[in-house]
Amino acid sequence: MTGPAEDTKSQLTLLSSKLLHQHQAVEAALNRHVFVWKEIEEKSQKRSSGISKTSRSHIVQVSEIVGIHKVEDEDHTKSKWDQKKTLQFSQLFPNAFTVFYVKRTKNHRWRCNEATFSCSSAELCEQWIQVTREQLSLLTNRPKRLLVYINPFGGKRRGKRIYEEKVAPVFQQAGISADVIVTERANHARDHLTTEANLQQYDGVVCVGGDGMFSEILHGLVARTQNDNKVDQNRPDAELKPCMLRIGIIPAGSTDCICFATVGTNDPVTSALHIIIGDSQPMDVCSVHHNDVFLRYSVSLLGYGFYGDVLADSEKKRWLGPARYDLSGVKAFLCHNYYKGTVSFLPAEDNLGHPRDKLQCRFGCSICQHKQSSKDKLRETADEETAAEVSSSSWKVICGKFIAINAANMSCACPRSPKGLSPSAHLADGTADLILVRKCSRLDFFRHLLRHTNTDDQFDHSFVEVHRVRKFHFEPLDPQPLLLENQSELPKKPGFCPLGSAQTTCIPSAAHSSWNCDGEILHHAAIQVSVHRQLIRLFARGIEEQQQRV
Ligand SMILES: Nc1ncnc2c1ncn2[C@@H]1O[C@H](COP(=O)(O)OP(=O)(O)OP(=O)(O)O)[C@@H](O)[C@H]1O
Ligand SMILES: CCCCCCCCCCCCC/C=C/[C@@H](O)[C@H](CO)NC(=O)CCCCC
Ligand SMILES: [Ca+2]
Repeated sequence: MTGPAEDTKSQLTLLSSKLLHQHQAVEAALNRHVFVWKEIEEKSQKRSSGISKTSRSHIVQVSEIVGIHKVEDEDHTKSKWDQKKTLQFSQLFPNAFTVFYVKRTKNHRWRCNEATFSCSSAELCEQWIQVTREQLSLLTNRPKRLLVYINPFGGKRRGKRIYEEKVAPVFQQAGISADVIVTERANHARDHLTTEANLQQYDGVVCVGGDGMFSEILHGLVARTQNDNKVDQNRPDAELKPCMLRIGIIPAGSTDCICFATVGTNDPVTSALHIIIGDSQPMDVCSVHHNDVFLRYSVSLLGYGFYGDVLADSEKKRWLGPARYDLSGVKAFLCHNYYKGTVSFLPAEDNLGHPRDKLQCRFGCSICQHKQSSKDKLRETADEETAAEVSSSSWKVICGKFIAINAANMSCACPRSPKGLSPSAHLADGTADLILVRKCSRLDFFRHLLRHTNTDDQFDHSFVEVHRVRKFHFEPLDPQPLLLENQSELPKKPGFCPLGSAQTTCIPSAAHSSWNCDGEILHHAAIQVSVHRQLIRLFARGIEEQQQRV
């Protein structure tokens, strides 16, 4: 908290002068927090009209200034027409500077706005630029040097163009330097991060691609951090070390669920601006083990049954691009498979809310800021047998026939489902929402799915239950044939496993589905999952409640 002396200091005007903006005289001022300009009403004007107009003032938070440049130095990535205009302007007004800043537009989208001011002298112009840059340099959360990985084949294969045309120019305006690697194969980025990259020279890692590409960065960074700290990822009870570098996501994939659920939109320029201003959003990560073998990490969806089947089928249709999920979704829906198994879970404490409480995770979320007590920590580290001794609420066990078992570590909002799989799930509370969809009729399942696209409550069905959990285990009813150790990437299964399917089009295989782990297939049905609170941080801030307009 800042005291009164500090408050006064931060409000001290650093610079104030009469400038010209859009052929209108303005009074501009800068303090540590804001840059303000106000139109000056000329006395003669006031007298002649007889009415006193309210003069408009504009406020820009210093933390949302992207950069400030002398007009003639402005970037050369502008169109020929804009460059010509800039030249003409700088000939007319030689002592002018432009401030680039964040402007909020519709649906959580941000744009880089600009305002040009001309000064009475070259010295004054230099002073404005220098003092503003000094203030920006005090914002230590801003990245200066980034490592960027581009997947040229993600989504609609536009990753490279999106970066070059929409992101690189704004990074340049902000004075950010970036080392860019265009990936040449799957897992290129993951392997480079795990073993090769010299991470000390960077302030963050950026991925240009979809959820799969993000997953590569996540695995590379988390593995690197655990290796450096001698933490064994294979131990399901290991206390993982948080990653120091933040991750930025420039969306260029098919679902872009992680970007959408942490920023509120999947728009490359918005993401670039969140990176530039150095936003920071902590995020939970689920570790997935099969016995004592580490399989994968997940930040969005771990889905068995319906979403596992959709993914397994969609992988064969990659050439279709984002539309593959729609086709495979319809197919999985028609197959209407269910799977037998046992789910056991450690419920989260009551003070962390409930998946149906309608308290959505938003910018500055109080639930995510809640500190875990030592009792809660003890309870979390206890295993199934000893848990009962340390807490009244302990592991719960549910056996049944399930159409879908979904663990949502965050809302999983995406353009297909703007409120997501679990609208009230939190990004950084150390829990996941475990959704169990029991065997039901096709019509009922359709009603449930449909509710993901409208405002109705998708949990308000007798065949659906939802729990907020810290850990869970799944065991399929029929034991799976023994798999070799570390076989997280086995050859693809031939098709769905229609235990209860009436469709002859579904290819019969075993009684198991596979897990959809953030869009990657896991071939072990029996898994153990733990949520690791705030293991990573993104260049994001969560979804803003109200659109503030400048
Ligand atoms: N150069 C490359 N060649 C082939 N595959 C790659 C390459 N670089 C990355 N990949 C892989 O491509 C997969 C899909 O990429 P990405 O996530 O960017 O797009 P997507 O699948 O269309 O989007 P989403 O994951 O949002 O559905 C990732 O799992 C990643 O490992
Ligand atoms: C009658 C209309 C019914 C419409 C129902 C729509 C329900 C949509 C819920 C979407 C949930 C997305 C969860 C995100 C999962 C990502 O980690 C993963 C990787 O990108 N995407 C998929 O597996 C892709 C999964 C795509 C599922 C369709
Ligand atoms: Ca969570």
